[in-house]
Amino acid sequence: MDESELAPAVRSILDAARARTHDGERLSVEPRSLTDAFAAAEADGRVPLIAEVKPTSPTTDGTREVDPVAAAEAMVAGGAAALSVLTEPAHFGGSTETLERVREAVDVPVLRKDFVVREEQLDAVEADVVLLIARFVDDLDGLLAAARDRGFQVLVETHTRQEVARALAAGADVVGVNNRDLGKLEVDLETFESVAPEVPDSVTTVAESGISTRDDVRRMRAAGADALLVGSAVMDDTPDAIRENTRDLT
Ligand SMILES: O=P(O)(O)OC[C@@H](O)[C@@H](O)c1c[nH]c2ccccc12
Repeated sequence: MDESELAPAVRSILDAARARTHDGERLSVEPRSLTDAFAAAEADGRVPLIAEVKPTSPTTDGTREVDPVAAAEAMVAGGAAALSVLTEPAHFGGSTETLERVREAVDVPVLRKDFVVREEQLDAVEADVVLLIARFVDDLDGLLAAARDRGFQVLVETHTRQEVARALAAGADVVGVNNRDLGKLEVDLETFESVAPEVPDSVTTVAESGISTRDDVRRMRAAGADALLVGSAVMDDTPDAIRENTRDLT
């Protein structure tokens, strides 16, 4: 990995992630199926959406004060097929406790959004899906296998064609393409359009970041997205607003 090209905020996130240790028991999870949840949404005429409980981020001003569980329930009420919960504490206002509370409160699959770089970090909290960011994981095969051994489904996040090739070689069956460049922190929806054609039809593709309007949704779907991951555009200050934002995009 060429780390010289990372934005300072990302550099700091990665340093914190590497320093985080966990010495709990090895988990064994019984996951709610992500692909079944996407299929159920499609069958119901909704765009499969992973809505993200995202209190703040390095590219957002301020922190949303809405209760994360109320936010999560509003996303499901608005038609989200699955949820994503940030568990990164230092830069995104996330926590493993929040994820536990959200997963207890809803029936849909819940993705753990964090910067997992070592096997033991997988045991910090139960979730249905874990994110592995190709750019930050050197031994993708090993960490993917370790996650699956625990029962997790895995969303492998990519940003370039080379990373898609690595994800596929490692056996990923759900591949995300992040429209946000972690070097500059800029979003360009063209990223998904140029990278997604590398992913075979048998693999589920998720368009991530920067999707904020129905036109963006249509654009990502036209480019082959099986599902979308949306945070900022659904987050709001009240559960009612979050429900309506979610409904609008699904
Ligand atoms: O708020 P947005 O632009 O809708 O983005 C959501 C999600 O894609 C973004 O939060 C994200 C994508 N990959 C990540 C990795 C870690 C933390 C966060 C992310």
